[in-house]
Amino acid sequence: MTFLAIDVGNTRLKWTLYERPAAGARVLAHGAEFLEQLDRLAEGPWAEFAEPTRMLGCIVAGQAVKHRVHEQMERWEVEPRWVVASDAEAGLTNGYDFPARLGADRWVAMIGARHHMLARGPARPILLVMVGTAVTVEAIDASGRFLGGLILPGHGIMLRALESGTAGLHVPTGEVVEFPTNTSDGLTSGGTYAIAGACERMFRHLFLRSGAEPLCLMTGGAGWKMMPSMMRPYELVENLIFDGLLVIAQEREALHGGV
Ligand SMILES: Nc1ncnc2c1ncn2[C@@H]1O[C@H](COP(=O)(O)OP(=O)(O)O)[C@@H](O)[C@H]1O
Ligand SMILES: CC(C)(COP(=O)(O)O)[C@@H](O)C(=O)NCCC(=O)O
Ligand SMILES: [K+]
Repeated sequence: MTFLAIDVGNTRLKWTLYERPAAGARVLAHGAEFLEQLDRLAEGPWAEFAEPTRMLGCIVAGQAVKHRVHEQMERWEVEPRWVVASDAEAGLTNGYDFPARLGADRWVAMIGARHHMLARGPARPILLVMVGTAVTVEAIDASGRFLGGLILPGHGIMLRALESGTAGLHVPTGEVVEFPTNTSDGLTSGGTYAIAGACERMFRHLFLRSGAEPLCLMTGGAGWKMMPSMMRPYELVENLIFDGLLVIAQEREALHGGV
């Protein structure tokens, strides 16, 4: 029983085909496409394997993109299924004012993060930083309750906002340095330290609230760029969204024989 997991963000569609819908399942194939190029999936990489038995995904990219993804799956019988954040699922409870309005990618990544932690040791609070098009900084307590999270612009959006709102900030990408002495380095360092500073702030909020030292995890396509500039040790876990989708699929399969 193969399982296709899909994560559609605001920049790229990422997909992984697993041998079965269960945590730790073997990867059979995987890939990523920028949203502009997703229309070549069906005749490209997805033509190279047999129809998956199950599919589950998360999408935050909007209806038009979702429709295009469905078009790529049309030649298959398998029903496209998309996670919606709820009050509780797979060991996580949702503290959002309106739980379904929480980004599905954030919800799924938090489920992946909690299972990642519990597979390695006792329950602790988790600070989860996800660096994609936007950056989110999530706080989860030791019982698995999502307390709340920050939303910040990612590197690309910060740079484009500064470029379009000023006359003098059209420069190439710079380096992250402590004391920038040119415009490029000033912009690159400013964006990076804005994100690192917000993470540190949330770390303190969570530590104070929970009384225990949070485990710091980082994920998302641009996570590797942030790692060297963080103010404390973080573990970079590339596949938290896919780990979360596997956990959800496994639970749903056990509960009602489908995702
Ligand atoms: N090889 C890469 N291709 C594209 N974007 C990359 C790559 N490596 C890092 N990035 C960065 O990662 C971000 C996209 O990350 P991703 O997790 O795919 O975002 P989203 O989930 O919002 O689509 C881009 O803003 C880009 O700066
Ligand atoms: C915060 C996000 C834009 C992040 O998107 P991404 O960077 O992964 O493309 C997305 O999770 C979203 O649209 N969330 C809905 C609003 C919310 O979570 O409150
Ligand atoms: K994402």
